Amino acid sequence: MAVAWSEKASSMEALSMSPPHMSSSPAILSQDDLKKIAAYKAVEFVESGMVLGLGTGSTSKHAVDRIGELLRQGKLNNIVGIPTSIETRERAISLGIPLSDLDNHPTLDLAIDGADEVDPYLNLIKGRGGSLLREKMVEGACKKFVVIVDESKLVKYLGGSGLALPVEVVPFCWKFTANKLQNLFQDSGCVAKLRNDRKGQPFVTDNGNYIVDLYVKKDIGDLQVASDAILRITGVIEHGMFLDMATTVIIAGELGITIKNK
Ligand SMILES: O=C(CO)[C@H](O)[C@H](O)COP(=O)(O)O
Repeated sequence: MAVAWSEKASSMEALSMSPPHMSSSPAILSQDDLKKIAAYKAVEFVESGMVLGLGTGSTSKHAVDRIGELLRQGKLNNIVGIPTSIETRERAISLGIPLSDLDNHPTLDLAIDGADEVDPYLNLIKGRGGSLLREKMVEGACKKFVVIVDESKLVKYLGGSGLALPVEVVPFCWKFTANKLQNLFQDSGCVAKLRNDRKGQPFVTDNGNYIVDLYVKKDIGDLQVASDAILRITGVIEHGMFLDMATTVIIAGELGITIKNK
């Protein structure tokens, strides 16, 4: 379903501006504007009393901020947030969003999160922010999982953007695990690289693990087969393919919002 700019008050609220076609000069929307528009649209699905999965990344940050704002304004009540990272937990606390965890709330009503890639079947790659394990645990426990992206995240096949498929691995002998991963996808020209932080040190996840990024030159074939094969490697904790998990994807683009439902 495509939604034109003019019909969507929430999009305008996200940007505090007129729709592009109504202004005298054409508005140029930044990628962050589009992320914000998608996030605000997703928050329209939130109802008082819900247990909510709070995603991680620059797109879901807008959704978390919006939820905080609506709580402050009294337009939402009795929300319980389940954060998918330490960063999101800290932001939610600063916004006054009441928090809990999966131990206390094993079933969530709704989760909202960004993605790095979305394929035509609504399969995702997530985790370039490094939070894939907690994201998969939380988003796998929700009744509805709404993914928010700008249109640059759409790909023909997972891995198709030229960016990586992240895999969380135990630090112990990570090279051994990285080699096994690279060999698994050698037919797709896979190169496995340890992710480093800004200081050039291994990036450490919230769970104390490393991330091996897999770069492929072509499609890795059957995604479920690939997923099972990755998870069978001892030393692998989880990967960033989110297969058949998204129930809705909200895509913000220059021409408006598109909503795809499973
Ligand atoms: O999976 C994620 C973090 O682990 C993010 O949702 C994903 O990387 C998208 O990030 P952004 O919204 O900043 O583009």
